[in-house]
Amino acid sequence: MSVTFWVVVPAAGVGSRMQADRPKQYLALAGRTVMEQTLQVFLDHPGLKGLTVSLAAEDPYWPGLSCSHDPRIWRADGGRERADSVLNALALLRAKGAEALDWVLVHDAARPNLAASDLQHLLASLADDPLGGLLAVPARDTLKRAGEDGRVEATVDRSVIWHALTPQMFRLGTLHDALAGALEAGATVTDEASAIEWAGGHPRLVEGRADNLKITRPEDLHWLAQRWQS
Ligand SMILES: Nc1ccn([C@@H]2O[C@H](COP(=O)(O)OP(=O)(O)OP(=O)(O)O)[C@@H](O)[C@H]2O)c(=O)n1
Ligand SMILES: C[C@](O)(CO)[C@H](O)COP(=O)(O)O
Repeated sequence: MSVTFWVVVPAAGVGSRMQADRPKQYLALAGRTVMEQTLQVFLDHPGLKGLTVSLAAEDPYWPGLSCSHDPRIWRADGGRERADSVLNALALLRAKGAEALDWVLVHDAARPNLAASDLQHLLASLADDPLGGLLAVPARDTLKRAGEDGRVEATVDRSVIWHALTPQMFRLGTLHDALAGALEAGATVTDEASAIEWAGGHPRLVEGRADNLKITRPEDLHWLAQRWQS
C-alpha cells in the first residue's frame, strides 16, 4: 500500500529577487500559474490526505485560481519568514485532524517542476525511515570558499556537499516541535531540515532531479518556460 501524507506549501513570499509585478508563484507558466503547476503533482497523488497553502494576508491572486475551491486544500496565514509560514500551516493541519505521527511533505510554491517520479521516490525511500529527509542533489561544480577580499581561500571537498531541494518529509509532531524550538531560540532556519538538525536530528538525503528548480530569478522562469514548450 502506498504511504499517505499531508502537504504544506509555503506561498507567502513576495519574490523580491524576481522583481516582477506580482509574487512569483502567481506568474504564468505554460498556460497556468506557477502555483497551479506546483500543486498539481500532489493533487494527482492517491496518498494525499490534505494540503495547506500559507498565503500572505493580502493576496488578491489566490481566490482567482481554480484550485482555490478544491475541498482538499486549506488556507493558512503566512508568517514573517518561510519557517513561520510552515509552522502556521502545521497548526492548521492539526486542527483539521492530522496526527503527530503522520507524514508531512513541505514543498515551495516556487518549485513547479517536481516530477511525479521524484515524489514517489521520496515517499518510497522514507516510508520506513525513523526520522525523514529531503530531496537533494549532489554538488556538481568545483566549489571555492571566498575570502573577504573576494579571492579564493580554498577549494572545498564537493563529495560531501548537497543542494537541499523540496519536498522535505518529516513526522508532523517532530517537525512542529523542531521548528517551534528553533524559531524560539533564534536559530537560522531556511528549510525544514535545518530545524530538525537544530534539534539534533540527521535527515536522510534522497537524490532527486536537478531540474526540480526553485524559481528565484527571472532566468529560472524563462528556462522552465522554454523547457516546457519543447
Ligand atoms: N515569509 C515567507 C517567505 C517565503 N515563503 C515561501 O517560501 C518559498 C521559498 O522562498 P523564496 O524562494 O525565498 O521566496 P520569496 O521569499 O518569495 O523570494 P525572495 O526571497 O526573493 O523575496 C516560496 O514559495 C515563498 O512563497 C513563505 O511562505 N513565507
Ligand atoms: C527550502 C529551500 O527551497 C531549500 O533549498 C530554500 O532554502 C528556500 O529558499 P531561500 O532562497 O533559502 O529563501
